[in-house]
Amino acid sequence: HLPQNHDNVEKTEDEEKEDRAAQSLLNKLIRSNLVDTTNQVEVLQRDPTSPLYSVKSFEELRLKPQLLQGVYAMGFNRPSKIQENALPMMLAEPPQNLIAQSQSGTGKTAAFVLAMLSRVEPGNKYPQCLCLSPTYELALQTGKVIEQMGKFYPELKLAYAVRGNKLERGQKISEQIVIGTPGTVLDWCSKLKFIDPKKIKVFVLDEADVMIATQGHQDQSIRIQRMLPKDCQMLLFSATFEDSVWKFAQKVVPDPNIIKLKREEETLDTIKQYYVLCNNRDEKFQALCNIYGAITIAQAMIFCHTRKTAGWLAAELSKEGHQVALLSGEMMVEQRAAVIERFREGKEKVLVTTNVCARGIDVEQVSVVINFDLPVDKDGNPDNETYLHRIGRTGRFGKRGLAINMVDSKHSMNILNRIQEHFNKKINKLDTDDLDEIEKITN
Ligand SMILES: Nc1ncnc2c1ncn2[C@@H]1O[C@H](COP(=O)(O)OP(=O)(O)OP(=O)(O)O)[C@@H](O)[C@H]1O
Repeated sequence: HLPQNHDNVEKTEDEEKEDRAAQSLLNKLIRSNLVDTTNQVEVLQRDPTSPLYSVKSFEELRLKPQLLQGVYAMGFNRPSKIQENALPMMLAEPPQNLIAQSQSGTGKTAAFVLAMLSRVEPGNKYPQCLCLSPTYELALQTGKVIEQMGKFYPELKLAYAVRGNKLERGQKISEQIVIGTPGTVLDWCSKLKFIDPKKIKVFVLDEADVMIATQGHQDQSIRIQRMLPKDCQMLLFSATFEDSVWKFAQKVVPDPNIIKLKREEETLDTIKQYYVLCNNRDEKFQALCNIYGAITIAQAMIFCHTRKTAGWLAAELSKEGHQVALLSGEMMVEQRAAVIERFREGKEKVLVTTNVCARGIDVEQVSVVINFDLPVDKDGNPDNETYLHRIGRTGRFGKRGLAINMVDSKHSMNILNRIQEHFNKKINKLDTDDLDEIEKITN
């Protein structure tokens, strides 16, 4: 039979890059609280002989009262893991530079917003803090945090340096904080002279890993940085730290302190893994129905290789009376966030999604994950990382989970075998025609 992946055409590099920004935005939109971690923060101080400060409360930071009020109004009780170390460093006198890396949801944005707000002098009507974001949408998200945290500073204003935000020539910006994308910020600082870069006290480069994925952003960011005064505080944040990010970070942030927080390791130890042998898509669907008929599944996520399969499966499951949510690539990020939110709230019991759409998304794991198609990379090799991220659990929240893989050809059996070998974990065969056997898997 024909592989059903004709709508999974290879993505252009630009699309891949847009994806990264979209994934990052999606994670922000669906995140309502901190990611918990048991890992230790690694700190590398510029001056290893200076004492290392860490705070357990926001009071210890001696913030301006309006700012402390802003922090509490956001519902923060104490600094997050990364904030414990990052905040005293960022608020120290004289200002110190910082490069910080930790996964999405660990409190980076809140940390640098706090740093900007504590250095800004709202009485001075010119830009003093400059923050670069990879896209307009991401800039808006950061802007919202600034507005929330700074809400007890009535005179504090925010300007967005993004495409389409046209000012009159010769105008000067009076807003104290500017947040924007590199191209527009560069224009505003140089050609158009809306901003005097020499007056910037804090420079933030957010989402460095997403940033450098876009052509031109790296150069533009460096050119902006070169215009800033020597004593300007430079801060760079990234969710990941591959070599390219690190090289870029060192160009943008001289003499940095460095803070890293490792991602919580995921494991397959508490997961029961099965595979079901089928001959085609219809048999996979039948197997799925049999499983649903035999055991009670509170909520499941089902992953398909293509949009077409995902759409088809969602429709078939609906016909069977399931409440199904569909997450698909053509949806806008905001729509996707809304779908995930509804699923989280339990309004739908099954979430069908494509591999691509779900990649990199930190959805709190549900107890049953079904790989209707196994995850493969664009060369057709097993995508072990995705497999692990999808069904793995972090030790801390080690609830037991169930993963069922649908296998429908020699090729996919081969992929499955390679996944087993990679993790050195056996995936048991499940006969879905045998209801007793299915029932046993929940014991
Ligand atoms: N100290 C804190 N206490 C409680 N909640 C916090 C604290 N710091 C941040 N948060 C909340 O946790 C969530 C994640 O924080 P934040 O956005 O700063 O993380 P991040 O590392 O920048 O992740 P992302 O890049 O996805 O935005 C947000 O909803 C934020 O309001």
